[in-house]
Amino acid sequence: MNDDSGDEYPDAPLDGGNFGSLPTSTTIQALKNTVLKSHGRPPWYGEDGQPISDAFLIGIAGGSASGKTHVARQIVQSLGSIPTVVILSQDSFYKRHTPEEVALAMDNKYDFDHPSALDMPMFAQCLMDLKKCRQTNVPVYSFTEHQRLDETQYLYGAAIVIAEGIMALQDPALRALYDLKIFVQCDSDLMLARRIRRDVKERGRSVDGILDQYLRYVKPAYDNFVFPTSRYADIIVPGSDNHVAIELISTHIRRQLHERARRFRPKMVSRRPTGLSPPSTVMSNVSDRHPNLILLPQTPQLQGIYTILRDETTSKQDFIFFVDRLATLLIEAAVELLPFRPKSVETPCGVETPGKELDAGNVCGVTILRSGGPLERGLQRVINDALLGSLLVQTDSATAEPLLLHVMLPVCIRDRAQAKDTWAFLLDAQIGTAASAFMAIRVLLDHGVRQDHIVFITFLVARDGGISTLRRAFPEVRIVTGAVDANLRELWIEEPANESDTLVRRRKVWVIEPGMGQIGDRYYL
Ligand SMILES: Nc1ncnc2c1ncn2[C@@H]1O[C@H](COP(=O)(O)OP(=O)(O)O)[C@@H](O)[C@H]1O
Ligand SMILES: Nc1ccn([C@@H]2O[C@H](COP(=O)(O)O)[C@@H](O)[C@H]2O)c(=O)n1
Repeated sequence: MNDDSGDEYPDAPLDGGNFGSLPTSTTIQALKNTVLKSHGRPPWYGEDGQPISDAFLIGIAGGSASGKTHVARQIVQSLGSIPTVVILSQDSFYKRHTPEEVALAMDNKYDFDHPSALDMPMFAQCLMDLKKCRQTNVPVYSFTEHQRLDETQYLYGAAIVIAEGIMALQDPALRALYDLKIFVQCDSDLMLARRIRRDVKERGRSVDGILDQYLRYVKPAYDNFVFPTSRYADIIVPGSDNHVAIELISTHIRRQLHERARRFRPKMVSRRPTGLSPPSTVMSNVSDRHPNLILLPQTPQLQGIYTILRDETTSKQDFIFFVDRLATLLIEAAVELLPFRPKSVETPCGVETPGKELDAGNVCGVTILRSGGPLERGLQRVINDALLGSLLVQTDSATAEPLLLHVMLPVCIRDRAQAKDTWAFLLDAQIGTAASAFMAIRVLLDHGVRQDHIVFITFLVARDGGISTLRRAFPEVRIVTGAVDANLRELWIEEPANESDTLVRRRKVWVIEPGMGQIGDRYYL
C-alpha cells in the first residue's frame, strides 16, 4: 500500500510531553520537527551517581522530502510505550545569514544544499550533549525568513534522540556518534512532488521558485553529497511502503534499550549501613555519621510540631498549618548555608552600621512534584524573589524504578552559563529509598549546577533507606531535615489495574516508620 497521502501527520504526538518550553510560532521548523513523547525516563546513572548509559542516538539521512521526518515519527509511534524520545532536525542548524545572503535566498540563488550551509560543529555539539544526558539549547530556524531566529529551544531528558537531515551522515564525527544509521531512499519524482506540495504549503514558496532551486542546487547536491552517504547506513528504508522496515527498526531499538535497562531502586535500599541500633526509634543523633545531613535542633517546640504532624487524628486544617510552619523553619535553616557578605548601611538615626547581605547569585527552588509543594510555599515566604521550577518523578508501576516524567526548570538552571553560579534548593516531603532524590540531584548536575550549591530540604529522612548511598554518591550535597526516622519498610499494596476496577494489581512501596503518612495526600486532598 502506498501511504503517500500527503497527510500532515494527523496522529503525530507533537505535544506528548513537554520537556522544557516549545516555541509558539507554527512557521518554525524546529517546532514541526520536534516530537517529545514522554513515557518517562528511567535512571541513566549508577549508584555512584555517575551517568552510565548514554541516550540512544539514531541518525536519519536522505534527500529533501524523502520522508526523513515521517520515518522518525513512524519510529516514535511504533516504539509506543517507551522512554522519552526527541526528534532533532538538522534544518535547525542552518547558519545565520547576512542580509545579502537572505536577498539571494529570496531569489532562490543561495545554495542551502552544500554541506557548508549548515553549522556542523554546532549540530555535533548538540547531539553530543543530548547523548551525554546534558541539556542543550537548539537554534530555531525560519524557512520563510531564511534566517536563524534569536530564540532557542531547550531540550533535556531524552532516552532516545533521532537526528534527521540531508547531511546527517555527512561528517565522520557525526557518524561516530550514532548507535544506528538510517538512509531513507525515495524516488526522485516523488521527492520533488512532495517538496513542491510541502514548500508551497509550509515554507511560503512558489512552484517556479521551488523548481528553479531544485534544478540549480537540490538535485546536484543530492547526487554529489547526499546519496553517497547511503553507504554508511546500517539500514536503507524506503520513503513509502516502509512498515516492515519501521517494525524491524523499533524492535532493534527496544532490544537495545532493554539491554541498557537497570535495576536501580532495590540497590539503593539494599546498601543500607550495617551495625546500627535497632530500627524502632526516631533518631536524632545521625549528623555525626552524615556530616552533610543538617538536622534542626530537637527543641521541645520542634518535637511538638512533629508530634502533631505524626498524629493521625490531627485535623486537615492543623496539618496544613503545622506543615507550613515546619517548612518555614527548614527553609530558614537552609538559608543559613548560603554565603553572605559584609554590607554597611546608614540607619534612620544617621548612624553607619555594619551588616550582611546575601552573596549567592541566583537562588532557586526546584520542587519534586507533588509533595514538595508545601516547601515551595515556605521558600517563597523566606526568599520572595526565588526562581521556581519543578520535576515530576514517578515510580514505574511495572518495574518500581523511578521515571523522570517532566522537567520544568528555571532559566538560571536551563542556561548552563548561569547554572554554575546558581544555588538550588531541592524540595521534597521525605527521603525514603532516595531514588527520587537521586534522580533530581542528577538532573541538576547534568545542567551544570555545582554539587556544593545543592541543598535538599525535606520534612523526614529514613535512616535505613537510601540516604547512605545518596551521601556516598553526592558527598557535597547538603540535606536539611527536622527528623530522621529509623525504619523503612517494604509493603505490598493492591490497587485497581484498570478503569473498571475489575483487575487488581499488586505493587511494592516503601513506607517510612513511624513516619507521617503520605504528606502530600494529607496536605492536598
Ligand atoms: N510515507 C509517507 N506517506 C505520506 N506522506 C509522506 C510520507 N513521507 C513523507 N510524506 C510527505 O512528504 C512531505 C515531506 O516529508 P518529510 O518527512 O518532511 O521529508 P524530509 O524530512 O525528508 O524532508 C511531508 O509533507 C509529508 O507529508
Ligand atoms: N532557507 C532555506 C533552507 C533550506 N532550504 C532547503 O531545505 C532542504 C532541507 O530540508 P528538508 O526538510 O527538505 O530535508 C534543503 O534541500 C534546502 O534546499 C530552503 O529551501 N530554504
